[in-house]
Amino acid sequence: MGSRPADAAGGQQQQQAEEPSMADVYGGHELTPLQKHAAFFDRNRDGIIYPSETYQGLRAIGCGVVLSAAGTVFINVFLSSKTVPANVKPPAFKFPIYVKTIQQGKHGSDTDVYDTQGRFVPEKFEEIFKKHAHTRPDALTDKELGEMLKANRDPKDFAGRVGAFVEWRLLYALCKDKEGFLHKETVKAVYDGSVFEKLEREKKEAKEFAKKK
Ligand code: HEM
Ligand SMILES: [Ca+2]
Repeated sequence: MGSRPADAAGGQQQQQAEEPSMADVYGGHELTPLQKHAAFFDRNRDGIIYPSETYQGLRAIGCGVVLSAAGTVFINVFLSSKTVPANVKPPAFKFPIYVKTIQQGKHGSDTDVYDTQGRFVPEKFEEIFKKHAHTRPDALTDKELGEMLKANRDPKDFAGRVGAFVEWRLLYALCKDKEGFLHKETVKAVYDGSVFEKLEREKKEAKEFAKKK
């Protein structure tokens, strides 16, 4: 009947089952920030984002049916061919996006805050606000965002410009505050994907609140 050390240490033997971390799920490797950004949409955590998952993810963060459907087609068609590893031949019309090789989906006319390996580059992140946050140092207005997108345009890069436009305009629509500011901390949270988790939580809470009313 001897008490175990864990009991002696304050009865913490009833540890709650913790959710597995992303690293556990993705083969024991810590994910890069860009992999985390994409992994939010890998709803069943198997490393591949099928269109149904992109759709569910977009709905979960507050996009409507039409926007989510259009966004899914756009995202999966564009990123599937780029991210499928060279040794894999995916079934036709399934449009899988691979989280592991998501950095291959990088496009031009972006901020370069993600480097070519999908890592976060703090200097580039700071540069966004140094260069374009004129009204207040820690946020972007609608107009300032437009100015940034224009400044980032690479020559003759139609696809990259459209990609950057959609990413940033959608982010702005989802996350701007009442006065139309897109905050620096929100933009920071894009780069590790935590912004999506926050939006999903807020959406769930708003639903619960509406039910109770
Ligand atoms: C509502 C949904 C989404 C929003 C608002 C969003 C927003 C953004 C933003 C603002 C960037 C930064 C671009 C830059 O630094 O200029 C970005 C980059 C990126 N996102 Fe998303 N994203 C979304 C969904 C997705 C999904 C579903 C995927 C793929 C599964 C994805 C893959 C990427 C990739 C590959 C980049 C790197 C682009 C580059 O640096 O060239 N995103 N996203
Ligand atoms: Ca999946």
